[in-house]
Amino acid sequence: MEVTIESALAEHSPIGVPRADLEELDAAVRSAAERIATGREQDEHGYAALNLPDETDPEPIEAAVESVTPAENWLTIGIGGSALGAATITEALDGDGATYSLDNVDPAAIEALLADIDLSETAMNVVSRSGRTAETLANFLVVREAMETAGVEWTERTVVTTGESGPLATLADRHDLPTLTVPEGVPGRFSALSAVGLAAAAFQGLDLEAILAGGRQAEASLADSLFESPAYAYGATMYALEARGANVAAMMPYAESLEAFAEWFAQLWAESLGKDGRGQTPARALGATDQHSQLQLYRAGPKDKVVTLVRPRERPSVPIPETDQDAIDYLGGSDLRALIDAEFDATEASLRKAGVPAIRIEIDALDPAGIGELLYTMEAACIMAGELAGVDTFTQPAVEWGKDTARALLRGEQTLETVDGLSVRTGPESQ
Ligand SMILES: O=P(O)(O)OC[C@H]1O[C@H](O)[C@H](O)[C@@H](O)[C@@H]1O
Repeated sequence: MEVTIESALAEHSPIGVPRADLEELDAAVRSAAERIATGREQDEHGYAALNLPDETDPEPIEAAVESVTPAENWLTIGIGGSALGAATITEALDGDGATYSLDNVDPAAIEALLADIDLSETAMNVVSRSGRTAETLANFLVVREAMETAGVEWTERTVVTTGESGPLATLADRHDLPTLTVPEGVPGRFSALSAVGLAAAAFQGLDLEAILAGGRQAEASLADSLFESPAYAYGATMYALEARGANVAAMMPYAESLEAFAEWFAQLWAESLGKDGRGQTPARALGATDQHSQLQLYRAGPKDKVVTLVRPRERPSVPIPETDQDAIDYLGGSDLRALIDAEFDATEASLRKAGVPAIRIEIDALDPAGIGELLYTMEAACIMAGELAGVDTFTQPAVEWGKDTARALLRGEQTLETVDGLSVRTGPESQ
């Protein structure tokens, strides 16, 4: 993997980082790297996530999945960190079997999914670190009932992935369900390389050991200097850019199958670093598609963004057939692979020309090792950025407030104050 920060330097952008500032920042990176290393050694909350590639054992994950399959469909019922890791890994890699993520509680979407799939060919993993998240438990209850109605013995089709205790752990115990553990000290958004992210991959027959080996490769490249570590180069540069006004972090992978990765990154970055009045707002984009929409804003809008461009170095070849039409003859005889790579390079150059900082991340291939390496690198980068900013990277108090309030509203223990005159209706007066 290579992280290239050249286009984020001050010589290319008015909000770019001067090389001298990076040299200076490197002393803080050194202390932060030491803090992270100590946290890992002592398995402290959050830092423990960076030990997952060494500690996750594929065997019990594969055994749990095997005990509720074969099946055609795999539902991951979870939300946020309990869903996005699995979605990222399965979307990025080309495994067997259909996987679905039930994270939202949109009744129309759930109804449509349940009508579409054969429930007798469906297994599920109910994932919640706390075991208390309303969306997850509600979706589980709905799917469980749908299975019962369809005559499917749900207890033979359900794996539970949760913390040591909590309502979900109790339920798993009561029904004797196969259970996987969300490791102690690992916040949901940092749990992709545990059972949380890997059970869906096991269902698809993907090589879990290779995913973890990719994580270990990224782990081996952590160093005390941003100039020696891709993860810390990314985290430190993003931190320095924010200080210079890059308040929006656009994540733009040039690979259709990394769209979920951009979503995973958005949670990681926003929930970990959005604190104490600071933090970059993540924006999700997809190359080359969004060159034809969002790029206009990125190049010509406010100079408050950094764009991260991600691509695999290896891609399959799909030749573009020859054509005798003059205006498009430059395409004939080329390859979609060459085209998307040219678009990637052109976007980076165009951002640089417009003075918009960009960071390039290249992984060797979109294979199990490549995705393991990418996820680990971004997690370590995020922890580094959090250390430098002095925020509490591993908590999410602002999110918890909303969760508690929603629960209280449902139980009827609380009502929200309503403000008249702020809603606009369309349609007849009587509606
Ligand atoms: O795994 P759970 O306890 O169900 O939590 C699922 C998600 O819920 C919350 O909203 C947190 O902000 C997320 O960080 C977490 O990943």
